[in-house]
Amino acid sequence: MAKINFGGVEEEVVTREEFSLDKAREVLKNETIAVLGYGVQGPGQALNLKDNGFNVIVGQRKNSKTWDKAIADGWVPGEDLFELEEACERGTIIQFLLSDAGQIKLWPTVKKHLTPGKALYFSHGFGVTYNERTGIIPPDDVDVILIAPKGSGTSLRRMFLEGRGLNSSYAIYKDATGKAKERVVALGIGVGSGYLFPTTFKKEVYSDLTGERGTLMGAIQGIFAAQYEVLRENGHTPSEAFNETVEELTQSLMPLVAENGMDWMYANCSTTAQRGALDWWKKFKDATKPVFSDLYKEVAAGEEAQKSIDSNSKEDYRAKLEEELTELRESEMWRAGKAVRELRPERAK
Ligand SMILES: NC(=O)C1=CN([C@@H]2O[C@H](COP(=O)(O)OP(=O)(O)OC[C@H]3O[C@@H](n4cnc5c(N)ncnc54)[C@H](O)[C@@H]3O)[C@@H](O)[C@H]2O)C=CC1
Ligand SMILES: CC(=O)[C@](C)(O)C(=O)O
Ligand SMILES: [Mg+2]
Ligand SMILES: [Mg+2]
Repeated sequence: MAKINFGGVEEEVVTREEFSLDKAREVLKNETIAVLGYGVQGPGQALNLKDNGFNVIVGQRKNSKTWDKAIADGWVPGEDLFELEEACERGTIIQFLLSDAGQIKLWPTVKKHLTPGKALYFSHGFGVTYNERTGIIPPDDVDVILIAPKGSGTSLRRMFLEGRGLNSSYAIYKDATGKAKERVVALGIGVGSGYLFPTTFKKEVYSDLTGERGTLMGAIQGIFAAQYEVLRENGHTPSEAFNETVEELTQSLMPLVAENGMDWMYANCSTTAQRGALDWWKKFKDATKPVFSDLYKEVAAGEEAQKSIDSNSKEDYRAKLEEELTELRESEMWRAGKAVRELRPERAK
């Protein structure tokens, strides 16, 4: 493991240089990796593993949209695409990539096929950390490991195809075989990560749930909506409000942050913008920090996990979700966004 200094704190990171793809193939050469679920992470991880030369099969419910999607992606029924239970039986490493709520329902079936020496793999610390709520308590004689890509399965696949890589965190909950470490690292490299950051199941799920509810998804939409509304209430047009709230951020400024940090993005804006941003960011921090503290507390108490289990276990959860996503899509801000996106010069036919 390489020791890397992150802002003054030394951390260990596994790099692709020390653990090559060839080594990963060697470690897993006798394993059958069964990827259960073909939603968002399933396709990304399964296709990357296959293209990287691993023995991988997909387990998915027959007669479902995602079964058809798997076939369209080149998986062949009876060859490397099976019903969930058959995949559990065939796999020596079971990648449990059903939705976190779906995992609860399938757990009795998966558990039945976790014979000694197999490995149970998650991409989220959810099921195991909140096991009082999920009932997911793995047997003692299997490895329990985690690779959590730091991004959407869609990006994992896209970046792999572009010859890039999405980094992941990894964790070992149970090393039953003495080989959990090499198994998990080999899988991390196999699914397309370049670097692997060590964590625990609990730290992974607490930070992940905070991040997606916070700056990555929840907080950002909240801040966008607040600014957009204030601009509209003061007579600005939808296009102007959207451009100054979202479009300029995603098209011009965030790519600069991604490339070289916030100070560099600031340095590439006007001195007028810099003066204002440097004065105002602390006010926004003070206003939102209490909300983030509440959020973390609710995550740590398991309340957020319970809410997601309850709502995502309902029969009609997809329809309900679609309703809420439609409400976002049909808000004035995001309808304005659609029109603004169409006007990106590179999109002109
Ligand atoms: N979406 C993402 O990009 C990320 C997901 N993760 C984690 O990866 C895991 C998989 O997540 P996603 O790919 O988002 O899942 P998803 O919500 O796309 O669902 C995956 C599959 O589960 C199946 N499924 C759901 N309920 C089921 C049930 N009761 N019985 C049988 N199949 C059922 C669906 O048909 C689908 O094929 C989760 O632990 C998630 O937290 C981690 C990082 C990012
Ligand atoms: C993409 C990702 O890592 C998230 C936002 O945590 C998730 O989809 O759960
Ligand atoms: Mg995440
Ligand atoms: Mg998440």
